[in-house]
Amino acid sequence: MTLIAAKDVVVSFGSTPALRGADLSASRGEIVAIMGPSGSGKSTLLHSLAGILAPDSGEIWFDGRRVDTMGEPERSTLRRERFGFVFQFGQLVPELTAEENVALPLLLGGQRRAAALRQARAWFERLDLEGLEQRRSGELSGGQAQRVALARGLVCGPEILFADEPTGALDSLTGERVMELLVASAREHGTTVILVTHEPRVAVYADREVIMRDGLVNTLTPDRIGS
Ligand SMILES: Nc1ncnc2c1ncn2[C@@H]1O[C@H](COP(=O)(O)OP(=O)(O)OP(=O)(O)O)[C@@H](O)[C@H]1O
Repeated sequence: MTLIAAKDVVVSFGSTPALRGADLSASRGEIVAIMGPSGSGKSTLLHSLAGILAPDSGEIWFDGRRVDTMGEPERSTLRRERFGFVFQFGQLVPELTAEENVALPLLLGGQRRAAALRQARAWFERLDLEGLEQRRSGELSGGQAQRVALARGLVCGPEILFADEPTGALDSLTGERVMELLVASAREHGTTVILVTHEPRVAVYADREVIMRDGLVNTLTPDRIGS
């Protein structure tokens, strides 16, 4: 069953076309990698699907509801309650400890501090982060910080995780470990993952790859289009 879909989505930034009629859908529990050259529209499509950006035209659907016609408060609730995010440079809040960073989406959702921190701590073992709960982001390695960011993306039990170059700032071995943990957590919880990546070795973790070119999604595999 389709959980999320973009239909004929058009987005321009001033006179720059970013999406020129992009289509993409993903089923519940499916891991989809969006690949393609720099500037082809990958992040713009991800932001449109996630309700961060309202397209100029076209439709975004999530779980049977139109997202692009919702008001910002409703989209914001959707993002907070049902979506998770992880970006290239983790973007942890430097003033907070690792466990506070993970607990942040729960605290923003109105959970009490003690319960939120308890729930956050459970992720440290799952993601090989035991002992790092009290560190601040400046005291973590890139791979550790990105696993903390992943825990923060997953702590609310999202139905979809949007991951924009989640391993882009990591060396290949560390990146593979992050991807293994991301995929294992997604599989365990039946989470759909929309993954933007430049790297074929990251895309192999997905169930399906799509290639973007010039603001359009080409659903043929790289082998079939000979690149
Ligand atoms: N905020 C913005 N303002 C102006 N132009 C933008 C903005 N965001 C994206 N663009 C332009 O839209 C097009 C698509 O950008 P997008 O970031 O979606 O591509 P991408 O495939 O994710 O690229 P990369 O792999 O380099 O991150 C590009 O031409 C880009 O310059």
